Amino acid sequence: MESPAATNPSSRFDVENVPTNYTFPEKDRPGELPPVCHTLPVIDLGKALDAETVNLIFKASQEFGFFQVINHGVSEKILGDTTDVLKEFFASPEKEGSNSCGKSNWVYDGSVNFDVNGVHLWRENLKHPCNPLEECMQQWPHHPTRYRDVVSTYLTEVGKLGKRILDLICQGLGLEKGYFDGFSGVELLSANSYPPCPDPSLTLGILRHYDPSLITILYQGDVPGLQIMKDGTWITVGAMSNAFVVNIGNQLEIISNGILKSVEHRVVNSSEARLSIAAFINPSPSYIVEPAQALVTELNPARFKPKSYKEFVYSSGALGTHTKTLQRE
Ligand SMILES: O=C(O)CCC(=O)C(=O)O
Ligand SMILES: [Fe+2]
Repeated sequence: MESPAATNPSSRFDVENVPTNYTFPEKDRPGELPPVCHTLPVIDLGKALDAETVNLIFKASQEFGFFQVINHGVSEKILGDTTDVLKEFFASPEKEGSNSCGKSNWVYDGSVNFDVNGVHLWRENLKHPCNPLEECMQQWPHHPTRYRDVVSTYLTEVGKLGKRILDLICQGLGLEKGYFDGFSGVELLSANSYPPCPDPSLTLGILRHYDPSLITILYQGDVPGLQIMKDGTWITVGAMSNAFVVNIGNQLEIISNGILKSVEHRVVNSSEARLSIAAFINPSPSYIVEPAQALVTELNPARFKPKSYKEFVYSSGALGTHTKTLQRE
């Protein structure tokens, strides 16, 4: 007879001890988790967005590559509905297989697919493209039935927030007004479900990586797990249920000619279930990403060669084996 884990993918996480094929070698495992970092800037977008806000965002993007925003304009109701609908998605058997009918653009990966040198990650993941929204959403999951309505509302609001943040970054870099206007939509959604883990010192939710985006806007609710690399050590980002975590991706590092940093990060597990929703704001596939002319000077010559975004995604392998489904042509 088949084990429950073979028939229900989520039940493989329903164990008292971490199985050996989820246990990372000593050199890679997180061990004792560092305390939450209190110096990562939390920026209030509810007040007048003046030179001080521009400066705070600019400094945080240079120093950490990350910051958090509060009073961001995305309502608690939208955050709550989106969290609920994604939890329902991950709890439902429909997540398995229903994207194999050919009319879908979404990819679900149970941890069985995340085989890193023989060790699995402690997470499940859903990804789908989001731009153009009206067109893409016709092919998103249709279980739960309100998935498309709820998630499209969320992405519209997060897209507006992204535009405001890019405007502030544009000012900080001293680029001409509207420099980022061409890419203010969310291109890709990646939702992660990290089941409760019996021993988070042994496992990883996501391996260390850089985001291939311009910026990423992450909602992580109130369970911490995101760690960023700072001066050679991992620091844990505090979890605030009313905040978004924003980080600079590889494309903005290139456009800023290295002035802003795309910083390495990873996810550790928790004894509590954790859900995170990453919205990637990316250039369009044919956009040639290169340092902005205004930021190339004799003292700071171009540090990166021009490359189309599509070429970057394919050559970096950032979207793995699912690139064709997830990346617009
Ligand atoms: O789950 C998280 O906190 C981070 C997710 C992440 O880094 C990603 O999706 O690129
Ligand atoms: Fe990431």
